[in-house]
Amino acid sequence: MLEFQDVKTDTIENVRVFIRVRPLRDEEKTVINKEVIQTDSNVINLTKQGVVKSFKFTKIFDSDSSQIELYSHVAVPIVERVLQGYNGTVFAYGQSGTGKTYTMIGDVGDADRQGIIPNIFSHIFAQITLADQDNSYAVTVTYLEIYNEEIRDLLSDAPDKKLTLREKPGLGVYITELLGFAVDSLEAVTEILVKGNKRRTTSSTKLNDVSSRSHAIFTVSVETKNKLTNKTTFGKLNLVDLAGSERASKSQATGDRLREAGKINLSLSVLGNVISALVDGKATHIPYRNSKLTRLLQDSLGGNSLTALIATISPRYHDYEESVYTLMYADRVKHIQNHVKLNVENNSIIENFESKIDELKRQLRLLELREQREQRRAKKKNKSNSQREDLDNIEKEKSLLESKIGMIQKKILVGGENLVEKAQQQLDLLEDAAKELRHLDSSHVLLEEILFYKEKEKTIVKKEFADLQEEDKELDLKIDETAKLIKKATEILIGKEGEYQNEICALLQDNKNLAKELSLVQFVIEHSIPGEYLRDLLSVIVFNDDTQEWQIKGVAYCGNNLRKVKSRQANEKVKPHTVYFQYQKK
Ligand SMILES: Nc1ncnc2c1ncn2[C@@H]1O[C@H](COP(=O)(O)OP(=O)(O)OP(=O)(O)O)[C@@H](O)[C@H]1O
Repeated sequence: MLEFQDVKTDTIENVRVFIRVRPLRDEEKTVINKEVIQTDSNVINLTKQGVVKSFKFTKIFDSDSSQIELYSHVAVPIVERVLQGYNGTVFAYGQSGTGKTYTMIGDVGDADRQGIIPNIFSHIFAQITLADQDNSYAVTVTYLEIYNEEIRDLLSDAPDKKLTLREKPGLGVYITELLGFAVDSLEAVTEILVKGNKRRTTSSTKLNDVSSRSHAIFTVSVETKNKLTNKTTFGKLNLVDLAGSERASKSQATGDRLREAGKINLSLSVLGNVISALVDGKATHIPYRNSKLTRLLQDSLGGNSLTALIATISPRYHDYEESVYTLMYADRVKHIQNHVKLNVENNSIIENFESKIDELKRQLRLLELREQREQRRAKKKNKSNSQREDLDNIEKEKSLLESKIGMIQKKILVGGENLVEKAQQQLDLLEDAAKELRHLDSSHVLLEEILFYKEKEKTIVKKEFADLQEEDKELDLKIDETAKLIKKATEILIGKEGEYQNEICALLQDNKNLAKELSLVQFVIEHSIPGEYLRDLLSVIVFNDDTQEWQIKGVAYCGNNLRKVKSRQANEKVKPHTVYFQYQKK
């Protein structure tokens, strides 16, 4: 048994997005093609004129990737869960001619080149072969296309009939008269697939010789019933090959082809609007009802389904713009979250088959009783012609009933039954791929862990850097303010210095004048007062601190005192005795 991830209970899961780059076609190899795409395991870079656009997805498949490698990574985890009773969806989206149909269907019957849908049956039948005998399975398929907003059943004998889409509370969206086929072998599936593919609407365009002009939805339902627990689960897997987007300038379409391309682009943009609304946290309404495709795939986008998108791109320089557009579209899808729940079946196909078998067996027993009675009667008498005819008819009815019972019994697949001699080879390939995947997964887990811690470190360093930057900013501001203050102070200082300089000059000048006056007074005294008179005079001269003037002792009424009084009472008449008494007190 293949070992993949454990069964999980109800979970929220993001849509996983994968990119596949198709190889250059032979005719394209003759044209010089500048390298625009560089890939590693989950990063893709597109470079044009030195500008690099970088995108990260779950995984990138380069042009050397094999169908089985892609199947192992994209489909195996989903198919395993579908077998356990969950819903799944795989979409292929991309520019016309980039390999959507090759990826989803490929060359049916060629083990290396067949795509996801044929590989799914090898996988499912191999798992049933390996399962316990207590499990019974019913695998049914439907195949439809949506062309110009009309639904057609690709497996019906009247494929042109337009089918109607209905919705019932509790049942959801469904299509009236869509045929479901129970399949029990790889041959039966291959036949169905080839028949449906032939009926798909295709035409030859500049971008693709066999271009699908419709959206195709192949649905596989797997019901599992365990006889011991009596538990029935039901998993449904939608495989969607979307019509290719194209620009009229590239496809050079005209007339009907141009109108057709317009409708394809329109329905892809409705799908784009649903995606945008789902990833825009604020949207209150998801426009599922705007197209049949989005109504049918409501569960696959934002609902109960494990979903993967494979976006296909061309490696040509010439297709650079379309490739960037596809990657941007895919980049939005990876943010969609689905709510995945286990389906518990209440309208069991297996039980339906079983009760039909019981009914047919009852009819068979009644026929056998009738046959015995007729034979007894015939023994008593010779057989009449009409008796012979009756017995022949009973025999025919019996074998019809037996073959009906056999046919229905074949539809119930029992665990351990060898359904897959041919699938064995495919299973071996899957086993190898699974081993590789497990190995890659463990290295991946380790790398993720390292990445997680590195990211954590980065966040801390980033925060520290931001704090330092903030501090740096604050310091810069302070430095600026201080520089301004210093500049202002320097200007004031220079101004003051000038002022002081002027004052010093004035004082020096005053000093000089006073020294000159003093030397004049000394000169006058020396030449007009004899030395002994001068000494006598000096002995009676005193300095009055109050008036800050020199005075001669004993002279009560002389020039100095008079001047002082005058200066105090400029308008008063001088009274000599007051001055005298004042002087005496001192
Ligand atoms: N990965 C691949 N390996 C080999 N051949 C490929 C690959 N991808 C595409 N091709 C080839 O390229 C051609 C176009 O591919 P395909 O028809 O699958 O494109 P498409 O995207 O479905 O186009 P459209 O939207 O027009 O239907 C086919 O001949 C197909 O075999």
